[in-house]
Amino acid sequence: MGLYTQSLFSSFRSASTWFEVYAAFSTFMMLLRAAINDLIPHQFRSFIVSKLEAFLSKYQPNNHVSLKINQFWDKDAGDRNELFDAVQDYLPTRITHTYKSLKVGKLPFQKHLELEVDESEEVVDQFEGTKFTWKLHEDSNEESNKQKKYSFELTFNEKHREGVLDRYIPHVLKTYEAMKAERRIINIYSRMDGYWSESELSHPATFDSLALSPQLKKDIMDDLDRFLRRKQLYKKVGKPWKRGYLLYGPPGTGKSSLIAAMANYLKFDIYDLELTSVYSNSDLMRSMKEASNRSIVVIEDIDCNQEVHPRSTPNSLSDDQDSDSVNVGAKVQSKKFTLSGLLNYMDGLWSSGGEERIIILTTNHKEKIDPALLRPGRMDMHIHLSFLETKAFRVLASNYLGIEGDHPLFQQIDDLLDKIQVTPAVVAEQLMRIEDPCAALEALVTFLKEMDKDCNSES
Ligand SMILES: Nc1ncnc2c1ncn2[C@@H]1O[C@H](COP(=O)(O)OP(=O)(O)OP(=O)(O)O)[C@@H](O)[C@H]1O
Repeated sequence: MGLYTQSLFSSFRSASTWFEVYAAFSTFMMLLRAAINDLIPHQFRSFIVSKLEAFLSKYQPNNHVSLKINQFWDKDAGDRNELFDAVQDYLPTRITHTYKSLKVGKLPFQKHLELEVDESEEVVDQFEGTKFTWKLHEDSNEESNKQKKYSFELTFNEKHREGVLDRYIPHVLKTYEAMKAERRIINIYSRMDGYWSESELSHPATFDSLALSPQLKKDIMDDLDRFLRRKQLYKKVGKPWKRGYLLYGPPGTGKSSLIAAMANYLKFDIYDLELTSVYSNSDLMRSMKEASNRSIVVIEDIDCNQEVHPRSTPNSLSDDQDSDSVNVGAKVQSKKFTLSGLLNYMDGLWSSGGEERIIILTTNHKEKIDPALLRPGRMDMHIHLSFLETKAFRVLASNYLGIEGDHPLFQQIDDLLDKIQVTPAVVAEQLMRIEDPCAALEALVTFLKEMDKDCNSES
């Protein structure tokens, strides 16, 4: 009995000793962790962990597989591998602050810094919780005078084999396409001597910078979005995938600015077609056919062309009257372009080859245009751009003077805008004159009051 009690007592004692040892060890570990956290910087700790991981991975079974993405698909034919280009653009977006070596530059036509993965750098990407490691290699080239060729090596755990081709690579390609669309340069083409001549669209207008009623802006943007989404519907109902907009209103109300905003929003090129430069229906057809998909064909001031006047007006030509003559400089040229030619184009008879086309006609005088041109289906949306309204004025105040929110002079300006008709162009011009926001608004009030007085004295 005595022996039993003694052994029980000693086993209790040994349990409590173990407990004490455990408690002491835990406390020591906590103190050590706190000391490490305090004394060793985070980056140094990550470095040690990564080195340790790399060291241990050598002794783990090698279950990693890799894909090689060459710059050129076929070494000799020289076909460029688009996937290589996609990876090259995609990877810099995945570089974190842990990089050790990066290629950085600023190209003349770009606003931002250009980053490129360097050969010595390994980029680790995470997608759907999986780790993908990328490395750039220079492929050995026996003939040293030939251009250098590169490849990317993608390494991942073999259990993700399927996901790589089904989801990860498509994700890289999709991101690349979106980046390309984002930085796409928009061109404007004008017709010269029977050819389209190209230049970069530098008009900075966007829907944000347009002084239009918020509802009108929303309606236009919704309509554009709907148009882009509906490829299948257009196909199903047998209509060419096109949309026509008529922009009408007094000069200086933002018709050209709206066209630029639409092009910048959709990333579509603009084809600016001067009807005076078109001499026949076949020339019109050729011009339109040469315009690329995803483009906006613009015919400005459509009312200035005799062909599109209502057929009841004395000077107009009927659409079956096929010829006329126009003065071009000193030369008189035979003109065979007709209204029916334009209508045929609008109806998509000639242009059914092109897709995602937008046609915009602008006019300062809607009433002067032949109704045939305005029929639904030809011009899907008629957009009236009018004199400046109070809500639209806020956009100009923000753009030109940096005034966000309210200002004590706004009420006075709103009252004046309700009474008089002034275009956004005229007000924008006034706001440009003075830098100080308060002084600029005061000058605008004086200007609008003058206009109001003139209107009253005239009436
Ligand atoms: N709605 C607007 N929003 C912002 N700025 C505008 C607007 N309307 C006009 N402007 C300003 O006035 C200038 C002239 O406008 P724009 O050329 O777009 O007018 P328009 O209606 O096309 O004129 P026109 O019929 O004479 O060609 C623009 O560069 C822009 O600075």
